[in-house]
Amino acid sequence: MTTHTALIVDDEPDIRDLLEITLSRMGITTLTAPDITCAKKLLGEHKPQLCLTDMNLPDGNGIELVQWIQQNTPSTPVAVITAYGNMDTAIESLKAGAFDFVSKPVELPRLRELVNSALKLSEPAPESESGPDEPGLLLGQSSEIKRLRNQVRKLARSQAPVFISGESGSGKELVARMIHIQGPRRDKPFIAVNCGAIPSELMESEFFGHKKGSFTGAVDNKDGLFRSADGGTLFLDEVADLPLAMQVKLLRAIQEKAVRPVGDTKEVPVDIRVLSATHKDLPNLVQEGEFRQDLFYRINVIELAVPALRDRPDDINLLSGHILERIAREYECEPASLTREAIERLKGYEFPGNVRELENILERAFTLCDADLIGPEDLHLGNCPAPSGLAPAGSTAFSAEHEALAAPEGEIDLENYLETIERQAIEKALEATRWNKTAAAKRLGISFRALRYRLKKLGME
Ligand SMILES: Nc1ncnc2c1ncn2[C@@H]1O[C@H](COP(=O)(O)OP(=O)(O)OP(=O)(O)O)[C@@H](O)[C@H]1O
Repeated sequence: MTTHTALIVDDEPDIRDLLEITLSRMGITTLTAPDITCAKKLLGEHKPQLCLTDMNLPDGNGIELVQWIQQNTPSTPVAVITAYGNMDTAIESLKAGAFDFVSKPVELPRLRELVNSALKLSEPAPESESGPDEPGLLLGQSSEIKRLRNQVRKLARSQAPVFISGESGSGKELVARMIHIQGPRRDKPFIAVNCGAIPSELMESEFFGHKKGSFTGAVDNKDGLFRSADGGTLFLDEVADLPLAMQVKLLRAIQEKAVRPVGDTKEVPVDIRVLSATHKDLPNLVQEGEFRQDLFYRINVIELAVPALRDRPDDINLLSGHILERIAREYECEPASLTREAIERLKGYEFPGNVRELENILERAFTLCDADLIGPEDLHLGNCPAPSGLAPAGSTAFSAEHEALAAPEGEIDLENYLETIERQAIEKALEATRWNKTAAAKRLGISFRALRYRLKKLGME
């Protein structure tokens, strides 16, 4: 069994003793230093697996030591002990590179959690992520994406809240997942929640859970997202869409590291790392009073910007290759490839919907191209690209055979309505051709692959 060593830096002998006893009981060898000078010496000599430092030391402050460690012994995770309620210092230390903080008076269960997280950081990362620039899920070879991967790897070691900014579909959720799976919480849940998709009246119960019978419809106890993510990471996507009333409650839960389920009188402690994202301009929403400054300050300890796809056109070829391979696996056929002209066309395209739009464009092109080669015309990159799954302008042969359909009166669900028409048209064509798919596709004026794609999408296989 490997023994771990921790360095405790505090000028008060009583606190040093308390921390030493707690850590020793966890099987950890301890070193102690009363000041920064002594701490630096011990760090250099012993390279401990954890450093725990007080803020006020006789020859400087804890943040200086955090900064020194980032420069000189960056493999040692350092946590600071802050005065109770001093959030500013805690945030400053996280920004300086501390992986976590604990406030005074030190609660022992919280200290143990922190120590366990720190020790996990010294365990080797899983094989696939151990290379110096192993792409993992975040593909790309442009300098922008390499820099992002590097930042992700560093931030994975910290417990600091990270705010991920970037355009829609640029990969914010993927970045959040990468931070989680490369960090010490990787064995615990990663829970992503789209804050804009929860009805406001259900929000509190969705986030914090509820007790059975606390309101009509609460037929059972419910944990809620915070408790489901306990020990792991909660990713608040589209955080700008949180109503103001909920922002207050969220801030409280994050600060107190505890939640009170609806209908309960007691608070339940939770240990989660909060990551958040939005494609909206959050600082601007703060200025306009639509997002609380205190919550913004709390979740935006470190900001990570995901570059737009148009700003890294050199990644388009690589990403396209991976996407086409994935699609081919899904449809169990050979992957298609792009002609040189198609790649150039993609490189010059704006991609307002970023990587997600590239996925949609390629999926559509794949189903519509006849050979396994996608040319620029198969991409259908007009000024306004059609969303995935909708037929392009050329595939109206079937409806041309028929009289124009009368649009229904009043409110309709357009998606469902179109799907019904599509299903009926395909069924008719299949019946007319005795379920010969090649003939049915011809009759519908679409490629064989496009028919297969639609059958799969509509669950008609
Ligand atoms: N660098 C990348 N390598 C591989 N796949 C990527 C990359 N970036 C994004 N993707 C893929 O693009 C799609 C959109 O990514 P993701 O959902 O993370 O974007 P987002 O910024 O969170 O979107 P939204 O703003 O809509 O929430 C996903 O399928 C994701 O796997």
